[in-house]
Amino acid sequence: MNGQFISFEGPDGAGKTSVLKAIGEELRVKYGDNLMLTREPGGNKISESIRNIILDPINTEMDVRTEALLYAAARRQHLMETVIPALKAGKLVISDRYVDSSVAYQGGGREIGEQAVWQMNQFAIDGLEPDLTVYLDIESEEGIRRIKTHRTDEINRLDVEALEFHQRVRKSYLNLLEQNPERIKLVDASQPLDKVLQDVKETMLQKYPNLF
Ligand SMILES: Nc1ncnc2c1ncn2[C@@H]1O[C@H](COP(=O)(O)OP(=O)(O)OP(=O)(O)O)[C@@H](O)[C@H]1O
Ligand SMILES: Cc1cn([C@H]2C[C@H](O)[C@@H](COP(=O)(O)O)O2)c(=O)[nH]c1=O
Repeated sequence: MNGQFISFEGPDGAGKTSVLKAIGEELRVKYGDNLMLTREPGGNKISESIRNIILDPINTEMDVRTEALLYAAARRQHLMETVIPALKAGKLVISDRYVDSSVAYQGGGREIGEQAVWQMNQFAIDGLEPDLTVYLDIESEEGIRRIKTHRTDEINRLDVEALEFHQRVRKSYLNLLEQNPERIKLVDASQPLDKVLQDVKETMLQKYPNLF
């Protein structure tokens, strides 16, 4: 495939949405329709429908493996319908979350096991990993504080989990970082947004010197 595939990862409240909005606006000027900004779970009609089921706070009965399987199903549809066609067309694809989220949230946070969730997701991703993953790192307490104090849009079923859940998610992300130092690059997301943006751009430029 000719295109480049970049994912953004991080605990809730790390600032992915804010960073991707700014980076996306800048890249759009250069790439136009050759930039695809997308997200997981979601990115197309079927995957957005699955997203609504997973994240709806009303679905308190959802089993943790059901949750993991639904994320993987949304991911498969996202790949086949959205990501792979764009990569084949030579586009720059930037996804807000990908398979590392499942390893961290379901593997670590829900305690299904990082390896078990990674294995189960191979059926969905068939070996397709991002070329670069930008991991926005934030202490769990600060991520939760940001969501509770600033955010006015959706508070989802995972946002309201206990502090210990978010701490396990972050620990799993840090494990992934240690295991994949070539692919995953950490940016300190506790800094002011301008500095986070600067560090994210530098990280992306290290991999793709002509990206911006
Ligand atoms: N560097 C920053 N410093 C202070 N506040 C920030 C920073 N980045 C984002 N915020 C604020 O924190 C809140 C959460 O940010 P944002 O929605 O971008 O995070 P997110 O990682 O996309 O969260 P989620 O994964 O839960 O959707 C927002 O209100 C945003 O304005
Ligand atoms: C892909 C994916 C996501 N999650 C969680 C992480 C967040 O709490 C929500 C998505 O909301 P966002 O505001 O779009 O970040 O879903 C998960 O638990 N597992 C996954 O695979």
